[in-house]
Amino acid sequence: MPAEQKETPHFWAIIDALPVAVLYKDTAKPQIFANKQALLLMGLPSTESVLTLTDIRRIELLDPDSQEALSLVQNPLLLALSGSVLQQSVLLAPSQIKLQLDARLIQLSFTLSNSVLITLTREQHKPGEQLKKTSVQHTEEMEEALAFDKLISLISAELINVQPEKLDNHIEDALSALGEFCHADRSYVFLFHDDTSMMSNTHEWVRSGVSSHQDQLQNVPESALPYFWRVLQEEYIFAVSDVQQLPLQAVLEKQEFESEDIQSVLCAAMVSDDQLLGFVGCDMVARKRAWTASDIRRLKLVGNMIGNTIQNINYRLSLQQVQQELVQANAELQELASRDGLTGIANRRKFDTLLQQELHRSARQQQPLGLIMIDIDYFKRYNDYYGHLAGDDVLKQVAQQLQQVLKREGEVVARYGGEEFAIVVPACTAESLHQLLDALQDRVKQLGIAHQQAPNQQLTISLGASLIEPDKTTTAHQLIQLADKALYQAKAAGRNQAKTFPPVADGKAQS
Ligand SMILES: Nc1nc2c(ncn2[C@@H]2O[C@H](COP(=O)(O)OP(=O)(O)OP(=O)(O)O)[C@@H](O)[C@H]2O)c(=O)[nH]1
Repeated sequence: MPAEQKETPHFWAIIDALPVAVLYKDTAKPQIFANKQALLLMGLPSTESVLTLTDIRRIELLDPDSQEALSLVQNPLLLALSGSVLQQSVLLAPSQIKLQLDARLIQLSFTLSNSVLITLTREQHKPGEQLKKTSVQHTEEMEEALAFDKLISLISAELINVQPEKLDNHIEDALSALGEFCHADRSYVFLFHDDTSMMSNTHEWVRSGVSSHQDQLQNVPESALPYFWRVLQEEYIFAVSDVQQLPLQAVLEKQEFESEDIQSVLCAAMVSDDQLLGFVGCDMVARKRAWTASDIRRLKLVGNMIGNTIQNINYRLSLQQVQQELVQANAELQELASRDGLTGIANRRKFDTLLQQELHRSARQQQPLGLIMIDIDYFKRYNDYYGHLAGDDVLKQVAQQLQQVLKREGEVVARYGGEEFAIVVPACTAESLHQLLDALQDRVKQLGIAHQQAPNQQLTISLGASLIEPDKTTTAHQLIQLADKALYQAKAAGRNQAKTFPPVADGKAQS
């Protein structure tokens, strides 16, 4: 336990010196204090005056009548520490000492919350004697606590994988359970925003007949409720059983609570991963309420549940965003990887994939598929004469012109390698193939790029095309070989012309 939590209350010396065994707990704090007599009675080390619930659970208690061990839900020490007011006889198992246990809730003027005070007085135990148990309140409270726990565990099970759009409904369910079980008039959630300097009332449940102030409680700055803000951030709990008893420095809070007709208020911070997300709270309007340890436990439970769910959704949303960014980055990368660096048109890798896809599609749909291979004439000479950079520029210009000629869907030009380009022409006919070949050749001619080292002193291209009706057995390699053969023929026939292989009639001349 951290050092600050071990600090004993300032009145502890008095309790410690009492001749009777006493356990003390502030309902808003986890630690339980045991005075010397209590430690002695329970057989605990005299140095460990600060106990935890686990220490208390380890103390074996028996029913003095039946001598049977008391289960956790019957354990009067645990019931008392969670706020039940009771008187009961118990038997300490190891020492067989019979005790009269008397638990009370007290409101000390210097604390905001209630305190539990348990006294343990030794009784004479005569074996076989029928002892009268005078337990009060706890059965009803236990049933209520169990019902609440059941409901909250149901809601929290649903919250584990809740979709963001369903979150509001679940939070409202949890708030109405909280309001009903704590007998409150309002229960609500506030979330912090703008670096925790503002808060807004995001969810609310109100008992019928009680007015809502949710609209006015949006974007409330820290400066509007400074005392509240400080207590919540330091103690994670703000418990006021009577607003009129608020300290002087809480003047703004008192005004605000009075304007909302609040008589008692209880708020618990929602913390997730050490981050203060907001708080969950309950108001009493019609009457005051001395908040019990059970109220605080319920509120903390609901606060933790909602806080963790909100954080979980935030994480999920940011994960989704990262995933989307990754998908986008991946798509951009793929796009980049499929482009030729110099000309910006599709590269050889992309061309291979496209040709394969078109081949399958054409075979499936029994459509003819065309492939055109294009090679710049005397390009070595161009490079040698004008320089490599000028050659690069020509490659870019030619690529652009070729691309502009293509209009039909699915027609794609790629840089096949060096000064060679390839065009896939889906659903191609003899007529459309020849039209395309003419248009491509003309377009490059129209560029009017001078080439002093070419026979006609102009930059020209040679084109070779194949047109086939592929079947399942046709390969990309076969189609390329045919178009390459046509290109070879165009070169051999003097360049600056188009050939098809096998020959495709164009209605004018045949190769
Ligand atoms: N500037 C430049 N030149 C390239 C690039 N890639 C290949 N080349 C050149 O293209 C030329 C191709 O020459 P060849 O295969 O002999 O063909 P050609 O000179 O065009 O002759 P024919 O095709 O028979 O008309 C070579 O000089 C390569 O260096 C490139 O990215 N930029």
